[in-house]
Amino acid sequence: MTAPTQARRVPAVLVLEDGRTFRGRAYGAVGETFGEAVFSTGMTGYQETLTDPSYHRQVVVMTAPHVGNTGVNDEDPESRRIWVAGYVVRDPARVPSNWRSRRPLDEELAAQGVVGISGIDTRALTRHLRERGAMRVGVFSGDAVADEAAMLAKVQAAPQMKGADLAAEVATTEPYVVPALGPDGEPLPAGSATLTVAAVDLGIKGMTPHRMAERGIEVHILPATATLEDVYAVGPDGVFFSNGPGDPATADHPVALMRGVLERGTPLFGICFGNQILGRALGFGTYKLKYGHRGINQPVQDRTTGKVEVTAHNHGFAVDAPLDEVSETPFGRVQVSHVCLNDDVVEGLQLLDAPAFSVQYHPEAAAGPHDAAYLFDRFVELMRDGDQHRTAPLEGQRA
Ligand SMILES: NC(=O)CC[C@H](N)C(=O)O
Repeated sequence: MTAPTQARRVPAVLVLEDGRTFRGRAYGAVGETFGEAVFSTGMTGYQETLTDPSYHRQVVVMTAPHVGNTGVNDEDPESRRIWVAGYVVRDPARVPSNWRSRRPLDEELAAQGVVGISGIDTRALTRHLRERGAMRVGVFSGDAVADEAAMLAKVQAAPQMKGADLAAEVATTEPYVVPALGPDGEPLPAGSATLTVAAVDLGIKGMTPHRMAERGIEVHILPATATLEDVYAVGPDGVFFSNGPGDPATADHPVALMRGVLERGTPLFGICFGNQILGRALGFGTYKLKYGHRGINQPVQDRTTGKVEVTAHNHGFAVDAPLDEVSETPFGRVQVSHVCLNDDVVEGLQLLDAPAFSVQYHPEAAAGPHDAAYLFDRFVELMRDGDQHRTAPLEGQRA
């Protein structure tokens, strides 16, 4: 392994599938990697980004110009490892400085075999992706650097994100329990919590069950392959579908599982991939956004209260549902409860005749502002009401 500090002197090349190339220096591991090039506008929270399983098979470009300033700590990871397929930064920190820092970021990337590139014009690259859309990319450094045609051919042979079925590659294979937390923040004994949630892991971030646990919920995390019997064996007051990587159009098993939950009328909450699965379960389509939403500064309106919140996002696909009408579905009426104010993308769905809702963004806020934490309280309210819960349609919606 090339030492991270030496890697910074090794030439590296980033090659986009449309042939545009950027030359810089290696950052993290030296070698080659492929994925979908996407950009994140988060100014903070790079550890949470790197370890978010939804970034599996994506090469993440940071628009923040300085990355690595606070090093790597042992508290902020959202899962057991780094998932990004590659990492693109402009100006890496020379000396990390933070009281929680344990090691430099490039050392961690190298230790986990994550190939990166630094010293490139990330602003130009981001503008290119914004104009042309997210696309496949390769990062090559050291001996992997070849002539441009050969590198481009490899990039064009890499798999696409559209059509990728990835949840099972990142989710747990064994069920486990996240205990509820008492008022003092200490874990409660198993079985003593007032509410139990079965959470289907499609690539869940660690902060999500934590947000439920701190509201007194015992969370049973189940593999992506869980059956309806597995879900109900937990005795759940509510069922949760997590975030996750890949194209929601491939998520046939979670969609069928969710339909089973909707048929039983159990309170249901979904985040991100979970929102796309609710969309599909209700009969809507999903589609790929041109370049997606990634970062912690996206404005979303909760149309049920009119309030605007600043939110964390990481999605490349979206639900195709009408904004201005209540839609009839096999599971009752549904409305779009949340919308992104930048581009009118559907950011939330709410059933009117059943206790079920979901959002396309990240109320667990890791990283990100905590504006949307109320959604976990809404889930608790739904579970307290049980299957009696009903919601009024938004004013002015066509019925
Ligand atoms: N964070 C997520 O759950 C992402 C969902 C889906 N993979 C998308 O890109 O839209």
